[in-house]
Amino acid sequence: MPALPAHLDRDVALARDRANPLRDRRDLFLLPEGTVYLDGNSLGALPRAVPERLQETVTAEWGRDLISSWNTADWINLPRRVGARIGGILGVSGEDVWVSDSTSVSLFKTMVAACRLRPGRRAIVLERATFPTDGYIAASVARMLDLELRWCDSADPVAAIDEDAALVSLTHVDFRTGEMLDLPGVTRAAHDAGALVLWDLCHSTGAVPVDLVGPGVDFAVGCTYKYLNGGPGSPAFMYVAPRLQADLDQPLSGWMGHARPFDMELGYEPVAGVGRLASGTPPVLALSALEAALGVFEGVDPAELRAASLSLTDYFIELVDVRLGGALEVVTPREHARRGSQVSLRHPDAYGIVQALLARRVVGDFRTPDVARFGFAPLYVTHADVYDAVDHLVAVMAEEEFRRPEYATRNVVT
Ligand SMILES: Cc1ncc(COP(=O)(O)O)c(C=O)c1O
Ligand SMILES: Nc1c(O)cccc1C(=O)C[C@H](N)C(=O)O
Repeated sequence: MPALPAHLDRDVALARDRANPLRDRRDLFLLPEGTVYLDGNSLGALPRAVPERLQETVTAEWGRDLISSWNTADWINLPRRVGARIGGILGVSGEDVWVSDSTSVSLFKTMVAACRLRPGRRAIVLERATFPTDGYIAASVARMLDLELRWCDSADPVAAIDEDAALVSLTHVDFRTGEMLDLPGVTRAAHDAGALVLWDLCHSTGAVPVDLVGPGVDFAVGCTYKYLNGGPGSPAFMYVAPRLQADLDQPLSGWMGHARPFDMELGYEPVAGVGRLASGTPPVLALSALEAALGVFEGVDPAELRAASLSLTDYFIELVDVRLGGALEVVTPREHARRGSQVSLRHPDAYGIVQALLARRVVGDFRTPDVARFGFAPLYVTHADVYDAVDHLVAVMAEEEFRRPEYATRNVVT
């Protein structure tokens, strides 16, 4: 095997980790010793502060103080409080963010609200390669509001936008390939045609800083269990530009979005601001865990976060190129401006490769039909992790470990 170029050495990786201004953040997480975790783009790691906070919420707030905690622990304002913290990470006012439901439900609420702001227009534009739930929800919204679902190509979404488009709903970073779309450019084109935009930021927030205010983004939704580390099933966030909030008419107008929920009035009068996106009782345990988890972002400079992410993905791509010589195709764009915080490798035996890596305690994931996906959460993944992951990948390929018979049957969740 040819010698590894000196700049790709493990010692150089360690030196880069020591020079990373965010190096101390990894200690804020509870990561299992000896595991290289490259799946934070599916489920973020556990922040140290979460178990203690959950213990407190369950035993003291729920167990001891019981129903008083809606007031004494301010449970009622958790969706707003957590929204304000996420607003800080997104670079928007905390008043414009609400956190209450799953990503899918949040997409439904914002898609319907957006289309109702553009009456008379006939189409929802979204890309063919979208995460399935975005497509399923948009199809239901289209049926409900009697609109057309117009599929576009992520290589040129603008081509599908015209004066008939009510809403352009796109994913900023593609879950399969890690490709990042031109958010300001597409937003401008949509606005020029009089349409509104909704960006799904699931694979961006917490790893890829996004400017929502400059381009005037109308709506954004993103999950909190990936790079925001809120835990399995933690609720998603919804962002609505302030200029649209007063006219916002969302479809699940429950009592928690009422101006005076405890007056128990017959008629619905939405509260001012994003609070009207609320429907029912907020998921208090999940929101408490998420609130504690977000502490790891306190004081993080978005530019440093992006630099750390790009340095990790650059290093991974270069090692794969040099050490695996094209055995796996790098499908993620190499240009920084078109790359999120994951790298996807294509191979016909991608499922077996991911399983064989898992057996070596390198955690990535598989996306059908042939993608092995690796996420680089910049607050806890190191260059040394990257070096070790590729070292294991080289061994898996050399020994053809992916051919083991037990990998012929896929797990339910991949
Ligand atoms: C782009 C994108 N949208 C939506 C979702 C999921 O939605 P939900 O949180 O409702 O499962 C995911 C991942 O699960 C995703 O990657
Ligand atoms: N939300 C997930 C789940 O409930 C189980 C397993 C995986 C997920 C994911 O988040 C998948 C992820 N959005 C993806 O990009 O594929």
